[in-house]
Amino acid sequence: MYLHGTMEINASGHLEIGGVDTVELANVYRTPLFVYDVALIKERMNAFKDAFEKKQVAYQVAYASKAFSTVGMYQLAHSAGLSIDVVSGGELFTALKAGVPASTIHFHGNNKSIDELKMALDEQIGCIVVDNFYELKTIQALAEQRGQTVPVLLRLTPNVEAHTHEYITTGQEDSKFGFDLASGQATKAIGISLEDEHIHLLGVHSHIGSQIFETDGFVLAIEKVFENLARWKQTFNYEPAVLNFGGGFGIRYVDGDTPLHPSVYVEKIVDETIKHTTLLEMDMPEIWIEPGRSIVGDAGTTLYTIGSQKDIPNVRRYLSVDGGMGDNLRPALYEAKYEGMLANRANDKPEDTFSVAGKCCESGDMLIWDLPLPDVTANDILAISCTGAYGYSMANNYNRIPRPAIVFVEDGEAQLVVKRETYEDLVKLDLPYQQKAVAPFEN
Ligand SMILES: Cc1ncc(COP(=O)(O)O)c(C=O)c1O
Ligand SMILES: N[C@@H](CCCC[NH3+])C(=O)O
Repeated sequence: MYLHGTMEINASGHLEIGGVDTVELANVYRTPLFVYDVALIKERMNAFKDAFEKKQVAYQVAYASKAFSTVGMYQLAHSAGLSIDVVSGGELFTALKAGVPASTIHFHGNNKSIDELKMALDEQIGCIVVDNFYELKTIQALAEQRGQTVPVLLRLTPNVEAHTHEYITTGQEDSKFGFDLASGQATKAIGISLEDEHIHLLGVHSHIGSQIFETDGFVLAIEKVFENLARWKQTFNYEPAVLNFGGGFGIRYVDGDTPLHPSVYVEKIVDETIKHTTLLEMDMPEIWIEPGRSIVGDAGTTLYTIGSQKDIPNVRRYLSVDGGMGDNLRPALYEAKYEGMLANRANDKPEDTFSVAGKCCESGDMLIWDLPLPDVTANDILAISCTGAYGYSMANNYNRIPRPAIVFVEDGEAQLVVKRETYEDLVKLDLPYQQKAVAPFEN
């Protein structure tokens, strides 16, 4: 496993993160356990911000909280000066609960409910990223009823194919997200928004996909956005105050993944924006981005306890852990690849290749297919790295397995930020079935 962030192997031969022995963490908090390297999260947040500061442009870095949404994480992002991107009433509620001011929150989503929109308007949210005509109409009606002006960005579909898994591309024309540029939907939405006194059209938004390792897709998307901005300047005399180019910056999960430093994406996005605004003689807008995975992805490590093993001679050696697709759906959903190591015998040399299975009743519940490890025994602690994004946030209770606890580690100290779910938690919403009295059958 690639050691990164504050990871080290300590004198006891144990994996250490944030100066804390992960074997001790497993003993104290039990497994499965998510461990977050807070220093690495801070480093990433600062890297995005510093890159903008260096370019001396107005900006917002909004943490895309779908990647990992808990009260503690919202507090961490907010205290670092990031805005927050939410995609549901639940994420919005959690951010507010964490003390994040609504004015720094951006609300995304392709099917926001009326209740979610009302909640956002009640809270005077920083901006709503409007996804479609139905939503635009609903916001217009709500804003008029309340005599409120709503700050919005319109989400555009730039028709750019990002080089990533097809389930996590979002910028192509045939997508459920956003107003399509090619067919003129976006132009129509701009016109409607500009005419409505209750809509404050801050600007436009585009997001091309996730886990992207190059800048070409962003360059293309920016080009498309500006082709249209040129027309909207002519037709509507409109210039945006804000351009949001989304998130999607890739991280290293396994060998062969080649992420760029945050500054490379930011510099390219800023340079391209400056180039186009200069050409069009437009005022430089504020640039917003929305990184999720690149802030928390490789800062998260999951600790599991190894249980049963099954050797099929000349075929495969399975080992099973006490978690699986309940706490990490990504291998089953995207064939995502991960690396791992024995946290309690970190210096032992690999002796064989193992396939790491989860404990769900599902053949596809495999976390890693080919992992070189020393000869493992029951109760060894397996660490799987880079599980910080879309792990806990997509966790589920399949097979009624409780979701893990989460600790933040930093400077030699561990802090529990999410408690482990209990069996009682699993049944707390269940209600008993009321058996109806059935009349006896008569001939
Ligand atoms: C609109 C939007 N913004 C931001 C993100 C965050 O993406 P990532 O976690 O890849 O940075 C996503 C997810 O793809 C998204 O859909
Ligand atoms: N959940 C996805 C990414 C979706 C990004 C949000 N639009 C993943 O784990 O990679």
